[in-house]
Amino acid sequence: MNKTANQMLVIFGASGDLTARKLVPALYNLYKGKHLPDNFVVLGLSRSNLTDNTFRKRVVLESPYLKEALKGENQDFVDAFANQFFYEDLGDDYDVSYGKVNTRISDLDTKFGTGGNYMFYLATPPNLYETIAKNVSEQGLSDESSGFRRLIVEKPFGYNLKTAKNLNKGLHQYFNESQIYRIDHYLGKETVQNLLVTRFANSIFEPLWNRNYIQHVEITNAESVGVEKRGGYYDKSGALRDMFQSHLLQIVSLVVMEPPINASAEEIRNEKVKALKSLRIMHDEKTLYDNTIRGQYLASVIDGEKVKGYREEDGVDPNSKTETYAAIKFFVDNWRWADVPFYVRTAKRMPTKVTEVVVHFKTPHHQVFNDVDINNMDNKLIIRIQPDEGIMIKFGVKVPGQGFKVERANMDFYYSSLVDNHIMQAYERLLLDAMQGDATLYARADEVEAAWEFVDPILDYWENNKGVKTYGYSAGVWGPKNSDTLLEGNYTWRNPGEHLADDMGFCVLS
Ligand SMILES: NC(=O)C1=CN([C@@H]2O[C@H](COP(=O)(O)OP(=O)(O)OC[C@H]3O[C@@H](n4cnc5c(N)ncnc54)[C@H](OP(=O)(O)O)[C@@H]3O)[C@@H](O)[C@H]2O)C=CC1
Ligand SMILES: O=C1O[C@H](COP(=O)(O)O)[C@@H](O)[C@H](O)[C@H]1O
Repeated sequence: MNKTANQMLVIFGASGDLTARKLVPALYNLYKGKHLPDNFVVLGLSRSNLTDNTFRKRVVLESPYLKEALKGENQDFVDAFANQFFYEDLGDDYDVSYGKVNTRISDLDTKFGTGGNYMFYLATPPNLYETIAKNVSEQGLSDESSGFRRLIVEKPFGYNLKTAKNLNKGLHQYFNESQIYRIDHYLGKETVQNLLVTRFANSIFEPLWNRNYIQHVEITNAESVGVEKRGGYYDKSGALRDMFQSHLLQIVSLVVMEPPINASAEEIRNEKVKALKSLRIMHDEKTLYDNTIRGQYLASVIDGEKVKGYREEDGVDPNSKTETYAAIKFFVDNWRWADVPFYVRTAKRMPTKVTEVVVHFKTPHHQVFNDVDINNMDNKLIIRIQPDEGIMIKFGVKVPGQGFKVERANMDFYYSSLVDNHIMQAYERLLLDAMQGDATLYARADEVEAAWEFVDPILDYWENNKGVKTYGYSAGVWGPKNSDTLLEGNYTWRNPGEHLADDMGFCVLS
């Protein structure tokens, strides 16, 4: 296990949802697992009028997100955790001199021995990222001569290629790239990391991992929830920005990349960038029309309960065309993947929550057995990212008895079957990595920009071309009726689980 140096975590936007819902529970798990260093403190900063004590109550002692975890715990143990939290009120604005902040950091550092090592976490709206970096740097707090200084940045990393480049350029004025950690929480998921191990720690998959044996690759990210309380944010974002540009293209890069020469952060990220740069960018309208589908969920009834349509959600424009479903077909222009279609979809209000990568292998080029349903018999490797993390191989076996009737069988591995199966939550893993200076699972500036290069033309086409349709789908079904038209031949999307509602049909929203 790597050693974690004594340090201070300074959170900007500490009164917000992310801090309470994700960061503090992740820190608590690290504390419980004895992963935090001996000398560790958290300094929360925001404009809200809080004190050390009210902040502790808010994010630890009375936090709804820790209620379950703290039940039955020894109070001294919980108090010792809570007492590591401190708070400083920034006043009315984030764009002020951080002299007071600097003094508080320095006092806490001296008192608790955090060794001059500081991690600044930006949990604010993204328009403040550069301002905060500037004000931190003006206090000399990005200077690493007396300890490490890291900046953790939350997505979204820009709104399109131009703004992403501006953001990177802006942050680079104050922090070096090696100090910046861009969080993509999908990279913190165990099975996403296992993609690398499956591919590069075994010799049975990699020889087949190319255009000679793979028919197509399908990636599904489905959520059963709608936009919940984030309608205002989501309506300006949509599924392509919210999920596809970040999490899904990260998964694509791990499927597509070449073997790195070693497992260091830079070598892995170099290969990921090459993979992202090899995605064929769609420029002309016909290609964009043929290869992209966007949809939006409609009101429905799921398990006897009425569910709002997207346009009825709080914070959403009643005439919104923002997509809650996005499906994209694309190709990867390199030696390994030439002509292999990739189908990637992400959506809210699907029948179930599931994320998986399905690698479809080609059917044998000569059929020896007559009794085989070719359309349903391709070998598949299914990498289940969530839930029930694991891997499954589907292959043909002989049905016992006379003749050679072939049926499909499964060979599978589930993480839950491991004896020591504590799977760290994504934020837990990523925070620990950043504390230890390991940026392997963080997105580098050029990765983010390469992903936007691919996504930008699709966004532009969807947003600026009046002819582009947004297809409706009833909340609780697997997307618009025509989503299968994207797939070549007789293939259809693999829809794991049951439909929870009837598909009320195909419609085009105006
Ligand atoms: N919540 C989540 O699960 C996820 C969040 N993110 C990203 O993390 C960041 C923080 O998200 P989240 O905690 O959900 O957001 P919240 O709106 O809940 O919190 C944002 C924090 O920033 C401060 N803030 C400063 N200026 C503003 C402003 N103009 N409007 C609103 N808040 C402001 C607020 O504190 P105060 O007013 O006291 O200064 C607040 O504590 C965002 O960039 C978001 O995109 C990314 C992935 C998941
Ligand atoms: O980043 C985001 O991810 C969540 C889905 O994350 P998961 O770990 O629950 O799969 C998504 O709901 C949200 O819209 C998006 O911003």
